[in-house]
Parts: sequence; structure tokens; C-alpha cells
Amino acid sequence: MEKIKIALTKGRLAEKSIQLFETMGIRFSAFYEDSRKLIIPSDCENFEVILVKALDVTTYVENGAADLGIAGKDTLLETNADVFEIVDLGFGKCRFAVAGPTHFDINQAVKLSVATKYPKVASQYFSDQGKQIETIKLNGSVELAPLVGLSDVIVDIVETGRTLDENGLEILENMHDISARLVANKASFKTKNQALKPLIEEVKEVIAVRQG
Ligand SMILES: Nc1ncnc2c1ncn2[C@@H]1O[C@H](COP(=O)(O)OP(=O)(O)OP(=O)(O)O)[C@@H](O)[C@H]1O
Ligand SMILES: O=P(O)(O)OC[C@H]1O[C@H](OP(=O)(O)OP(=O)(O)O)[C@H](O)[C@@H]1O
Repeated sequence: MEKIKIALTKGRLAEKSIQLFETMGIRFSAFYEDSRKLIIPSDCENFEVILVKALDVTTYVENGAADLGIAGKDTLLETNADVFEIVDLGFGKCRFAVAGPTHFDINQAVKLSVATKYPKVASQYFSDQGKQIETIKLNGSVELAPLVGLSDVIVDIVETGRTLDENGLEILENMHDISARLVANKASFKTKNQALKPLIEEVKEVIAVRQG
């Protein structure tokens, strides 16, 4: 069987992704070793996982360096990648929100400034409402921006709401639900269909069982 390469998001989604494959009997024992290796072979040698940053998963899949990928819907929306989105995996649940200081009135700002790790998502959201904004691209600690006068509001991921709460911010508008998605390279989907189809079907079955 031709080897199937799977790009996984390092960090929050990696272990849950590995566990999904384990449920299907595909083990990646090397994943649990204390190592800096970025390519992890499966124990059966038919699969290979590559570990990449969240916003890079779709780049590897789109360009065929990986056949499959597991990425958050947030990154799919931001990168707008040309990949097949196959199934909602039901983990990594969180949401996009506009957040800011308590009672901040978005409509009062002449030109709203928005700090975010997701400038395309933010611009699209406000342009759909006919609002022009200034985006300020940050790479983390986004909640800090309105507290120190860098921006009026933020567009960011909210999971438990704890980070907003502990920094005196609140959700002003809920935008989009997020969860992890299985994606596929469009060419691999055809050329490796014999190997990919049963795998994808099994993922769908596992997810259906999990969701009861
Ligand atoms: N509380 C959360 N914060 C951020 N992402 C979350 C959260 N809960 C689930 N996710 C999902 O996990 C994915 C990976 O998040 P992770 O925090 O590991 O990476 P990242 O914050 O984008 O990268 P990094 O912190 O390494 O720059 C996100 O793209 C999102 O889909
Ligand atoms: O609602 P909560 O449960 O508090 O989770 C949301 C927080 O988690 C993420 O940050 P992350 O931990 O990835 O840190 P960084 O983006 O600041 O590096 C996200 O950007 C929020 O700041």
C-alpha cells in the first residue's frame, strides 16, 4: 500500500488526532516519545504523520506534501485553502468572537481597529456588514491589545471564556463555531482513492459512534 501522509496541528489538536487514529487501530507509538522529530511513522508503516503549526496544515495538504490533514475550522476559514473538507471531527470545539471592553459599542467607532491572529476572517466578517476596519495582525496574547490601546476590539478564539474574563473583556458578537476538520488534498483524493476511501469511511464511522 502507498504510504498516506497526514498533516497534524501541533499543540491542542495533536493528541486528540492521534487518539482518533488509535481508535481505528492505527498506532503512532513514536508520537509519545520525548523527541523533536517532526515526521512520525505509524507502527504499521502504512501511514506517516507530520507535525506542523496550525495555520500551515492546509499549506501542506493543498500542495500535496500531505494527503490528509486535521485542522481547526478557524484555519480553514483564514487560509481559504483549496482542499476537500471531508468531515467535522467533533473535537477542538471553540468559537470565533468579536470581544472588547465591557459595553464597548462597535457601531460608535469611526474606523474600528481590530487586533487578531485571523485578519482575513476579521475583514470578511466586518465587510459582510458593510463596515471597514483596520486589522492589526498579532501572533498571540491577542486579548492584551484593547487593554493597552493597540486596538478597539479583538477577533479571536473563545473556548471557556476564561482569558476574556480574567482580562476584563467580554464577547461583543459571536461569529462562527469552530471544530477540527479532516481535509484532503484534491489530487490524492483521486490518485490514492483506494487507500483513502476506506480510511475516510472509518473516520466517519468512529465520529458517528462518538456522537451517539
Ligand atoms: N482555546 C483554544 N485556543 C486556540 N485554539 C483552540 C482552542 N480550543 C481549540 N482550538 C483549536 O486548536 C487549534 C490549534 O490551537 P493551538 O493553540 O495548538 O495552536 P495556535 O494557538 O494556533 O498556535 P500557536 O499557539 O502555536 O501559535 C486551533 O486552530 C483551534 O482550531
Ligand atoms: O476561552 P479560553 O478557554 O480562555 O481560550 C481562549 C484563548 O486560548 C487561545 O490562546 P492560546 O492559549 O493559544 O495562547 P496565545 O494565542 O495567546 O498564544 C485563544 O487565542 C484565546 O486567547
